[in-house]
Amino acid sequence: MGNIFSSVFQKLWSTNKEHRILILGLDGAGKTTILYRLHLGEVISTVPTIGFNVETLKYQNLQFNVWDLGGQTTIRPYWRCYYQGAQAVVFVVDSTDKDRMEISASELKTMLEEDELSEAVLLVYANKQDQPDALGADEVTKALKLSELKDRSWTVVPCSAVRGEGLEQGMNWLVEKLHDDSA
Ligand SMILES: Nc1nc2c(ncn2[C@@H]2O[C@H](COP(=O)(O)OP(=O)(O)OP(=O)(O)O)[C@@H](O)[C@H]2O)c(=O)[nH]1
Ligand SMILES: [Mg+2]
Repeated sequence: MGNIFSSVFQKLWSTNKEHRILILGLDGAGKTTILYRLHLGEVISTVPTIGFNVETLKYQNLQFNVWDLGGQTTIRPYWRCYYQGAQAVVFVVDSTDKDRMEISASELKTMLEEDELSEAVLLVYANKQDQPDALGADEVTKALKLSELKDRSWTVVPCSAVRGEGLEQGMNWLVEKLHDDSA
């Protein structure tokens, strides 16, 4: 009886609690554009983020506390200050930025080695798919060496933040994973 009660309570609680999500990736990848596209449903004009933006998003019964951190080289060392308690990392790549795919892969690897993110699920947005020279999801998967990941729930979703395409598909995956984790 106690178990039934506690599992029902846990389910109710899990639908009300806030999930801490980090949006990370190199400068210019489209992180801030994605955050505000999800928050406001529109494309805003952005400037490079120095520090962070944070917004609360409600999506399918879940509440997300979403942190969008600046991606410039000098700011990246500060990403780790935000890792504690994060249940998901949304890693954004500019799929046209082939020259920096290796840097992206290395930043991602370093980040995922941190203990504080050992339980976090990983959603990779392969952004800027509206551009003709964008790498597809398979190519981004390969470039980021995602198949080498162990004990990690991850997916790659191609998207265009300016067109609003693919973002919902990524969020649906996150919702499913976070529900599974808190069930
Ligand atoms: N073509 C295209 N451009 C995009 C897309 N998403 C973002 N951009 C553009 O890419 C540029 C950088 O976008 P931001 O959202 O500021 O990038 P960021 O990742 O937040 O960059 P930092 O704050 O410097 O880390 C802007 O000019 C955006 O309009 C997209 O899906 N397609
Ligand atoms: Mg930004």
